[in-house]
Amino acid sequence: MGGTFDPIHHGHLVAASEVQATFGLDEVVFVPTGEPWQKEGRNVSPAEHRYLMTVVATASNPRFTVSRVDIDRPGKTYTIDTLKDLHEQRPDTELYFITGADALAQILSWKDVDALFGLAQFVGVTRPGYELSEAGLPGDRVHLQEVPAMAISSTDCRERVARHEPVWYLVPDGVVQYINKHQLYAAAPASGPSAPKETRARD
Ligand SMILES: Nc1ncnc2c1ncn2[C@@H]1O[C@H](COP(=O)(O)OP(=O)(O)OP(=O)(O)O)[C@@H](O)[C@H]1O
Ligand SMILES: O=C(O)c1ccc[n+]([C@@H]2O[C@H](COP(=O)([O-])O)[C@@H](O)[C@H]2O)c1
Repeated sequence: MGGTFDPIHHGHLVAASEVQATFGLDEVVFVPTGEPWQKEGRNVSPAEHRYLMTVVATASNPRFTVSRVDIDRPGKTYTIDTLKDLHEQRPDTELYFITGADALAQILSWKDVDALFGLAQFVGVTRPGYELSEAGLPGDRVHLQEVPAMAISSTDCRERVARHEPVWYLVPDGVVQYINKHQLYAAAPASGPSAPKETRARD
């Protein structure tokens, strides 16, 4: 499962767990992006923080691992490279790439999209607010799966932290502690009026 994981949250973890169980996967490899080119212009946290939060979040599940292939490869992150690297490391393994409905809807804009489906099967999972569809995609290589609805996004988690609101239970406890320890997201602008919450409360 690839993602920017800024931060990793329970929506990611539930999706991975459900797909692992349904397809009987030996392992789910979480692959934090290096430079997510379709998120250019956004303030993405340093890869090392995103990698470490992913390690913390997945540590207790024996079937979950984290790969550095995307963060160690210089330049923009393309899934075609991710899959080639994972295939090289595990030549006899059948790969399944897990995406949410929003990412699946964008897949035709990804680099070398036609070659992607030869390297892995894709599992698109439901996500609140997005329609899950395999329209225009090769039906024999794309699977759709309903997972428990988790209306959580990394964007909302970052904005909550910036507003000094809790992210407990949206992200694993260790990730809350990691965010606090490293003061992540604290300087991000709050959504809406630019005044911080304390100021707004006095307005
Ligand atoms: N709540 C969720 N339910 C199902 N899939 C999800 C959920 N959140 C993210 N995903 C999927 O996980 C993958 C990685 O997502 P990503 O790290 O970009 O998180 P995000 O919450 O979408 O982040 P952001 O809000 O910063 O865009 C994508 O395929 C995305 O569709
Ligand atoms: O290959 C591409 O061109 C491409 C374009 C956008 C996203 N992706 C991958 O899709 C996954 C989810 O990306 P994101 O940006 O939603 O976190 C992650 O593994 C990205 O590397 C891949």
